[in-house]
Amino acid sequence: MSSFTTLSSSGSLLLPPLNSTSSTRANVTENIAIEGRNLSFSVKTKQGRTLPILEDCSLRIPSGQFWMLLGPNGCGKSTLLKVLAGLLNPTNGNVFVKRPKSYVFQNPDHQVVMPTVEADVAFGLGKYSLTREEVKFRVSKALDAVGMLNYQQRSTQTLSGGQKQRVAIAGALAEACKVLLLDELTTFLDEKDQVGVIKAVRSSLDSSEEVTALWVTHRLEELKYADGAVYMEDGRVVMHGDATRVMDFIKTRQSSYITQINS
Ligand SMILES: Nc1ncnc2c1ncn2[C@@H]1O[C@H](COP(=O)(O)OP(=O)(O)OP(=O)(O)O)[C@@H](O)[C@H]1O
Repeated sequence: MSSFTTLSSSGSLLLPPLNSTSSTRANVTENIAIEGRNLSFSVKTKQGRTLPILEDCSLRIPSGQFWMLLGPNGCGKSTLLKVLAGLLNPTNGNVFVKRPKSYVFQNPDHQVVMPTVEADVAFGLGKYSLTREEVKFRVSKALDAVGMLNYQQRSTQTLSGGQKQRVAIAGALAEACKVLLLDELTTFLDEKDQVGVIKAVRSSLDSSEEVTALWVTHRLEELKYADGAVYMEDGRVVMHGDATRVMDFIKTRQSSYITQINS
């Protein structure tokens, strides 16, 4: 697995500069599913002040990998994900995300809207001219990937939170989305469901090299399921690359805070 981080003189981990010649750029983006370059995002307060939320965030995620976006509460994870999803326009910087892409909401009730599981997963396919058989095939395959094949006829109202999230992910897979942007899906789930949903994403990626997922979380223990990670603090990407290295980095950071507090 590739790692993109280098150590700066200040000790922080930075992205290497990207070559801007068009031929090299084409090679770089070939296997990159998600890329943000120098992204900033700010809002205007009621007093007319500019409030920066993201500052100069850069990240690159290779195709076919499962990455996590971590950081303390309020550091800007959801905002960065929404910028990558195209739901928010960056104030500065550039975004490249392979298409089709899908943003899966934190609260599955915002996304799972149809009466049955089968109808919900098929919902997004309405815009393509597919035969009934093709729709059935895609729905079954997507539900199988998230471990919900036996729930096709179930009423969505009777599903648990974790099952609804899997149905929402299946909807994106059925549309052959190349990129899944998943916003803190485990927030409303118990521990068993949390791991179930993570494993469902993992196995859906493993069954197709084409799908890339970026998963927002603040749970460090979820990193063991990831190929890579992006760590943010105060609206900035502090580090990104191999998941084990990011985990070690965060642990060192946390223990140095604890030492400071105790000294
Ligand atoms: N529209 C907005 N107006 C004002 N402040 C905002 C707006 N959107 C986000 N913020 C602020 O920007 C910061 C980052 O918010 P964001 O939701 O992206 O953080 P997060 O890392 O996802 O947080 P959490 O882990 O708590 O969900 C927070 O301080 C939030 O209050």
